[in-house]
Amino acid sequence: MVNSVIEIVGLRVVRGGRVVIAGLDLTVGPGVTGLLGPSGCGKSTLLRSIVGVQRVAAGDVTALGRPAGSAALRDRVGYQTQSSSVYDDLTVEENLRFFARVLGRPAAAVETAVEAVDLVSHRDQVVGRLSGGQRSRVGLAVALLGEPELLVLDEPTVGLDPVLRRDLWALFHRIAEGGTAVLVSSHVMDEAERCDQLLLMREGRILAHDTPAGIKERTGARDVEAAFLSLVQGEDAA
Ligand SMILES: Nc1ncnc2c1ncn2[C@@H]1O[C@H](COP(=O)(O)OP(=O)(O)OP(=O)(O)O)[C@@H](O)[C@H]1O
Repeated sequence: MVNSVIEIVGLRVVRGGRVVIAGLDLTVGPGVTGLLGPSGCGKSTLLRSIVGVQRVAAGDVTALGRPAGSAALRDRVGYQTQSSSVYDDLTVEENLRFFARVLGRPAAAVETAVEAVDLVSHRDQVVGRLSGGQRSRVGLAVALLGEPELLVLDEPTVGLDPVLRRDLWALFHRIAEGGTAVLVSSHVMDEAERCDQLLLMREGRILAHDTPAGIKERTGARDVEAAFLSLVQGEDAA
């Protein structure tokens, strides 16, 4: 059992000639970790570096003890982006069968993934006619097909109503209880309360890494949003 799931030392990323991440160090453990910060602060860039699809200028990124993006991690790390490509004209099951074949997974993996995201009763429905939350869960099921030990989700709740967001977070916790570490990004601060560990990000840096309770206690704030603002103010004043 690996205790630190992700290890990052001295990560530097330049995109479009701009330094987006300048020397970031981070260790992420098991459970549900939330990566929160305002739009454009570098969340997607950090997640892309962790799954090994981002060109990095410097630093070491290790996932499950291996260099990010190495072939040995292909089945062990699941990744869902904001624009996850599932086929609208195929049913839930047809989509999953297709991706299972691409990934070389047995048919039984489709069954497990459909059950994990609670879409059994919608398996024969065409994806284009599903609700936003259900569609997001199909993307999640694709990411789960490889039975990953680490699941990286880039803003999976964006555009969903509060009830669907709550249901999805409950699902992330069920997945984590099954032993998969889950790293989820969001720019909605009220989702922070639902994480085991929180990473608060600003302008390519990690402002705080703690439990939601720890972050609130440290800043004396009532909620994580106020804690974030207090940390930003403290930084700007320094
Ligand atoms: N393809 C790209 N080429 C050049 N710069 C980019 C590219 N994608 C993102 N950037 C820049 O990198 C910075 C970080 O973007 P990133 O997408 O990582 O932020 P984010 O925190 O995920 O934002 P959001 O919450 O809006 O998705 C931004 O300033 C953005 O303009």
